[in-house]
Amino acid sequence: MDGLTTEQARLRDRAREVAQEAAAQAAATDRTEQYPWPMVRRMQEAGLMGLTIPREWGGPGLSYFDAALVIEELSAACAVCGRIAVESNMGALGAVMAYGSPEQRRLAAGLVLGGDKPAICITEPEAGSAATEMTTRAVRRGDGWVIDGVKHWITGGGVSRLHLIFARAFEEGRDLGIGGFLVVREGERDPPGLVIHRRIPSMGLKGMPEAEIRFEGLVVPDAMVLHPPGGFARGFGRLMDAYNGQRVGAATVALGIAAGAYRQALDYAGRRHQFGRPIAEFQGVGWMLADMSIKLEAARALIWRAARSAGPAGFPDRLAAAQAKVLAADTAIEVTNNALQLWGAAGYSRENPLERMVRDARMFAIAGGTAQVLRTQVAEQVLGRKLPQTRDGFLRQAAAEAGRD
Ligand SMILES: CC(C)(COP(=O)(O)OP(=O)(O)OC[C@H]1O[C@@H](n2cnc3c(N)ncnc32)[C@H](O)[C@@H]1OP(=O)(O)O)[C@@H](O)C(=O)NCCC(=O)NCCSC(=O)CCS(=O)O
Ligand SMILES: Cc1cc2nc3c(=O)[nH]c(=O)nc-3n(C[C@H](O)[C@H](O)[C@H](O)COP(=O)(O)OP(=O)(O)OC[C@H]3O[C@@H](n4cnc5c(N)ncnc54)[C@H](O)[C@@H]3O)c2cc1C
Repeated sequence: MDGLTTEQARLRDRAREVAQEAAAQAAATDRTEQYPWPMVRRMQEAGLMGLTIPREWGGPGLSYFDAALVIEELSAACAVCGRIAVESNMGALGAVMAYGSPEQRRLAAGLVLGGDKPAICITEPEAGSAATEMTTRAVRRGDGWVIDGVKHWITGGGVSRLHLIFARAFEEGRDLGIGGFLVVREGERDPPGLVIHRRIPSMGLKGMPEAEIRFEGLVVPDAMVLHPPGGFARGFGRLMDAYNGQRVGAATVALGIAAGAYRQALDYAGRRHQFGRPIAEFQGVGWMLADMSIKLEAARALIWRAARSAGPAGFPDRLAAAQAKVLAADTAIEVTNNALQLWGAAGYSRENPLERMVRDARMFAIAGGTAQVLRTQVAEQVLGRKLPQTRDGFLRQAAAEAGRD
């Protein structure tokens, strides 16, 4: 019924095996707030890092859909492991594989297959949803670029080696547009000019560091600049094409957490007795479980559609990715909360996994494009018109439309 090929079913089984080990350490990862290096090694051994890396560069050349199957299984057990699987298959890695030189692809493939989860550096303190308002600058100097600026909420800051930095490029004072610049931390050593300034304490997914990173005269040679079609002038859009892959990945982590919480709720409803009966016999409980199952299937269907929309060398469709992420993020919040509700006080206890799942699920309506911003993106696509969010942009468009009447 799920339409998987034999290879895909095997891949999912392999991910399920690793997920059992991931489940065993998820509470400790949350409690200690330590990046789960032993799980990274396990995922690496099982061939779950760099699934989307083409064979030419040493990977198995699998699809975004295949990666999504793995991400859901890992996330149901340990959401931090799921996020590692996202960034070792999508996002920055996808951008390098699509737009990088052979040397850049070889470098990224080697790092990821060696256990690295690349970091993508877009958000700034004053440019969150309004990402194109970023002020991090890459200024042309000699055969390279000098980057100055601040990024925050950078997932993996302090553990990731490969960094894809979005910055506005300037040459002789001219604003060329937004580009992607690659920088590598060697082991624990930060290159001069890249400062992991601080770790940002977060509500959930605590084994994954979120960091503020400062660039202070960071030198990036030309050989480490990505070259999407259309150059810097179209750079942001093309980098976002790649980022649509990560939106599908983030949606899949949300789905996985929700699916894990649902399984916990189903199990508990069968074994918890009140009024002399399993609580599963109460209609109020049954309907909650029914709604959870319906929403999970709907979110999974949108995610699979979005993941499958990527052609062999392409990225998931922008509309499908945004639709899937909006539904999966909302579903994760609702399903994890209702699963906790069905566990009663036991769900609220830190001795059981549901309170962690509720906290872990919360980020997906914020990161990777908020629920509101993505709804606007969906509206733009279904209406077939730009919906400028700045006052100036809106007024310019209104004036242009009035002029046409
Ligand atoms: C896109 C926004 C930042 C809104 O900014 P603007 O109004 O200035 O931009 P637009 O004119 O809408 O777009 C500029 C340019 O980019 C193209 N574009 C935009 N989005 C996409 C997309 N999803 N896919 C493909 N192309 C895209 C757009 O067509 C324009 O192209 P042209 O110039 O016409 O060629 C804002 O809507 C937005 O997306 N904000 C969210 C920012 C975000 O997602 N940040 C994520 C940071 S990383 C992260 O959170 C990781 C978390 S995780 O673990 O995954
Ligand atoms: C756990 C986590 C991991 C992250 N990882 C990364 C990462 O690896 N790399 C990276 O670059 N960034 C990362 N981010 C940052 C993330 O992408 C931003 O938080 C997100 O884009 C929103 O920006 P903001 O937090 O500044 O919120 P703001 O943009 O300030 O938004 C505040 C509120 O206003 C609403 N809002 C803003 N604009 C509009 C609008 N036009 N219409 C309607 N509502 C609007 C938003 O929906 C939100 O509710 C991460 C964030 C989190 C929480």
